[in-house]
Amino acid sequence: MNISIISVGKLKEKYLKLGIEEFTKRLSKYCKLDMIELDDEKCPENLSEKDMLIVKDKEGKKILSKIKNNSYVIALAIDGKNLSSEELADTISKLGVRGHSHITFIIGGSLGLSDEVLKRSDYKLSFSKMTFPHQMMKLILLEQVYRAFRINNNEPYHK
Ligand SMILES: C[S@@+](CC[C@H](N)C(=O)[O-])C[C@H]1O[C@@H](n2cnc3c(N)ncnc32)[C@H](O)[C@@H]1O
Repeated sequence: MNISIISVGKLKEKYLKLGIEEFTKRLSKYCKLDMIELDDEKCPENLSEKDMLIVKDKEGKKILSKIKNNSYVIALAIDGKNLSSEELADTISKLGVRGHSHITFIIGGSLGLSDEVLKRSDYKLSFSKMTFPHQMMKLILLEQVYRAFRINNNEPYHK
């Protein structure tokens, strides 16, 4: 299975970098992982609604240019659907069975994802109604994808 994670904004915090490196290493046993980090657009505090849409749209276009044609796309969105870890594992497993050898997860920037990106997505996944910073979201996502592969391989993992 090939997994891509496209995210907007640079990873700055050292403690998150270390966690991400750790799960990247662990995941290398189960899948080919490609992490694409895109530059975010400048976003001052006092942007108008119209300018915010322009920022999201520009970031969205960059995201869309990185999605492979045949990839199954899972957008991370607060108002998406909740899955248990077992359900995410099952989703990944079923996609493999149905011949989807490539899954792309997308994490938006500080303003979220554009409508165009959400339209291209096959699934909108929420990790709760809470808002997480994009860098932390990447670490949480990697841990859950790792957990999913452990579940699918009937391998032990702390509860
Ligand atoms: C700082 S958040 C953006 C918040 C923005 N106001 C919004 O409504 O999307 C950055 C990105 O992290 C991801 N994210 C943050 N919290 C999430 C959650 N609870 N579930 C799923 N994705 C989340 C989303 O991809 C989001 O675009």
